[in-house]
Order: sequence, then C-alpha cells, then structure tokens
Amino acid sequence: MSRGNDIAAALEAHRLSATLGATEVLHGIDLKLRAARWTSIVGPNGAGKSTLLKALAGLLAHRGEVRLFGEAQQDKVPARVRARRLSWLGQSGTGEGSADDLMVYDVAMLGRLPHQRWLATPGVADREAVERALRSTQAWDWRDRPLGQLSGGERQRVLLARALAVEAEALLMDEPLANLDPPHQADWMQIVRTLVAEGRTVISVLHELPMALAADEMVVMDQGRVVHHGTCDDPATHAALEQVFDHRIRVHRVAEQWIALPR
Ligand SMILES: Nc1ncnc2c1ncn2[C@@H]1O[C@H](COP(=O)(O)OP(=O)(O)OP(=O)(O)O)[C@@H](O)[C@H]1O
Repeated sequence: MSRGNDIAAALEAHRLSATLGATEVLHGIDLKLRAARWTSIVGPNGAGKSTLLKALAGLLAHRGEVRLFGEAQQDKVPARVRARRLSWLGQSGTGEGSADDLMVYDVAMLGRLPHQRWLATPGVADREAVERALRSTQAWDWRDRPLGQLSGGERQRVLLARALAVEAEALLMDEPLANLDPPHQADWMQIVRTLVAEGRTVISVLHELPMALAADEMVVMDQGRVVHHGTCDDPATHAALEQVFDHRIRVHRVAEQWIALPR
C-alpha cells in the first residue's frame, strides 16, 4: 500500500513493471516516496529491490511511469538536469572496474560532471564539493591513490563521496553499507541524517535491518511487489518485515532503537 496523496513526493512510481531477460520482476508498483525523508527498501533476496531502485533512478527500461519531483521522464527533462537532481550509488563493484586506474580525487570529481560544461575544467565550486564529500567519508587522505589499490570498504567510501559530490536533491543508494565496518556504517547514517536535515531525499536498499529501521519510512518488498510502506516505528511495518522473512526474524526495541533478531 502507498501512503497518502497529500505529501510532497520526491519520487513516484505508477503501475511500474520491469522485465529482465524473459521474466517480469516488478509487477505494477505504485509508490510515492516523500521528499526530505530517508526511506529504506528491504525484502528477501530476489524481491526486486535493486530493480526497483534502478527503475526509479531512470537506469532501467520499464513500463508505467516514474516521476522525479513531479516530472516524468517523458517530460523530456534533459539528462544533465536530471543527473544534477538525482545521485546514484550502485552496488559495490558493479560497473566500477573501469575506474580502477583513476585517482580517488578524480573518481569523486566524476560526481561533478552534471555541473560542468562539456570539456570544461572543474571550477572552485566543483573542487570544494569534492573536498567536502571526500572529507565527510574520511577518504580525503587517499585522494592521490588509485581506486584499484583500496580495500572494499575504502573503495565504498570513495564511491559514496562521488555520490555526495553531486549535491543532488535525491540520493539513491543500493546496499551502501556493503564492506563498511561498524564505525563507518554509523558515519554513513550520520551523513544520511545530515542530508535529510538539509531537505534532501535519501532512498537506500539495505540488508542491515537495524540500519534500515533507523530510516523515517520503510518499503517492504516481496516477489516483485511492494507489500507494505509505512513509518519505521509503526507496528504494521514490523509485522510486514517479519512476514516477508517468514517470521525468521523479530523486531525488538533495544536502547531506543529498533533491531531485528533471528528467531
Ligand atoms: N538479467 C536478468 N535476467 C533475468 N532475471 C534477472 C536478471 N537480473 C535479475 N533477475 C531476477 O530479478 C529478480 C529481482 O532481482 P533484484 O536484483 O532486483 O533483487 P533484490 O531484491 O535486489 O535481491 P538481493 O537482495 O539478492 O540483492 C531476481 O529474481 C533475479 O533473479
């Protein structure tokens, strides 16, 4: 179920379906994701979370409609304008191999491309945005190292910095915590809270349920459908979460946060 219609939406899906190979993996999804909120998307392996995120980001052919801040792709919004409004962090290791020879600084600077004129050199605003982003993920000290020489978690922090450097209104992240150690997971959550406090919208696919439950809202998926969309402190959201994981987990309140324990 989607939440009410009286809210400012950052992203909306109407009857969204997607087919991969010969298989339909998203089946007519209707969804309205609030602006200036952090929404987590959760569900079992193969539920369609990454596919939904890619379709919302405009990275995947689909049927139905996706609206970004009220504008449909069919409205012919120029790609560069869209790229300034929506930033994407894909699953770790997918599509990044070709960046291995690039220096960390240059990888983060790629996030500024939507702001730069064709073949123009980066300006002061670009350099400042990149430094802010690399410092916020504690990757600044590696700025002169090639991406390919970093560990999985270090690399993830650089790719997060690239996504932050866009300074977009909406950030879509697919498993952003992959490879991050607990302190950097906590840092990621702090970064997300700061972004949301600035009025930005964050949508993240997460397997780490306690982190996912720290979001404002949760979209619970199963078998290519959204089976629930609600706030993270709503008992109905916890019930939906337990249901899609076959009641193999249970949501508890511990030290003023929600956690999910195996049962
Ligand atoms: N290229 C493809 N061709 C056919 N089916 C695909 C293809 N890619 C993915 N799928 C299927 O689409 C479904 C949804 O995949 P998706 O990656 O969106 O799931 P997910 O919820 O993100 O899973 P996970 O938690 O394992 O990352 C899965 O059943 C998957 O096997």
